[in-house]
Amino acid sequence: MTIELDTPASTSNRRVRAFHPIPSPAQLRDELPLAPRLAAQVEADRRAVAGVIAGRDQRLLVVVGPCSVHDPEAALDYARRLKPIADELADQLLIVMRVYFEKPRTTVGWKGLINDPGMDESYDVPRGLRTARRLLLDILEIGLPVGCEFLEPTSPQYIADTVAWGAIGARTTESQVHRQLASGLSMPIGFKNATDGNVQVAIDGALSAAARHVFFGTDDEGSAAVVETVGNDNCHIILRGGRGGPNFDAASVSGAVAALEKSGLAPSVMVDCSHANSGKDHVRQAEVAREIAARIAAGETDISGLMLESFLVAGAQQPGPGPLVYGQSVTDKCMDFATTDSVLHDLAAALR
Ligand SMILES: O=C[C@H](O)[C@H](O)COP(=O)(O)O
Ligand SMILES: C=C(OP(=O)(O)O)C(=O)O
Repeated sequence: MTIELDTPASTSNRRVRAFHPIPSPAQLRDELPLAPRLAAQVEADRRAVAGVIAGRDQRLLVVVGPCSVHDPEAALDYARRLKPIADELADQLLIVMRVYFEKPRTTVGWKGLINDPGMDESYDVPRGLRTARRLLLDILEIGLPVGCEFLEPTSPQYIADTVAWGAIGARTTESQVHRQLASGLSMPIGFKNATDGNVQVAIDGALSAAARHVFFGTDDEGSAAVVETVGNDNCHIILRGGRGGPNFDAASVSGAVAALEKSGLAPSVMVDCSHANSGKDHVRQAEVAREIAARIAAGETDISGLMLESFLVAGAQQPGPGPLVYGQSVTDKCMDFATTDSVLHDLAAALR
């Protein structure tokens, strides 16, 4: 039951309008269980991702998919098209589908399908959580590993059992809350460099996440709890460019590798071809990916992963409840599927 607050005599909650109940993580997982067969698949995919990050597996990890999911049908359609390519190129590329439900905003804006699944400011979070979890299970059934950004400290408990790879974004990479969260997450985690281009904060994030932490959180039943973690030693950094410009050039990548080695971390660098590395221009994004393919073909070995923002239709449109173009991003501009297919083939050829 929603608790509406109207307690002018109290000094607390003066700026809180209401508390809306949501199911507990355990309730949602019971309602939409992860079958043992799919759990084994998730574990195997996590091990494979960890192998690339640790350098035991020479393939390129490629996290590819929409900037954000707003229409589960279109996301499933995308997954069905991506799966045969992932199988075909599996000797060179470890393809993880980007399935992002939580969007960090520079100021304000649509915060993703979990927060507002109707894109109409109705904020039906229980529906958002159910829709997200259902979609993740459906994508696992297709046979693809999934990758998510974790933005809220509580939301991962509802979906993380299905996730093979996770990200902490540029706006939260320096946040202790997110580093603590990563220290307890069960999958490898990539930390983005900050929006100003600072890479050290991502390295610090990976170092912090590798340690044991004790912090405030919630348990599986949704009750407040002190959480104690063991630390996550499968973390890496993601170069996404910054306000000063791109940072996917060979000098920036080798500088990041050297800084990781100095910190005692695996020299594992993923390059995000989107965001400040392409000026959020989807046409440029494909060029960035192809430039990196050419460098790999020429013998550069410092890059262990790539991130691509891609959907069925090129570009982006405004989010909202109204009629939308099917398969087009409602956040950052994405490459279309044909371009994605061709970029993935170029990357695999470069690895060969
Ligand atoms: O990846 C998505 C966006 O770049 C990120 O959420 C920030 O978006 P905004 O600057 O439009 O708020
Ligand atoms: C928000 C994202 O990126 P960044 O944190 O690099 O801005 C993203 O990858 O969706």
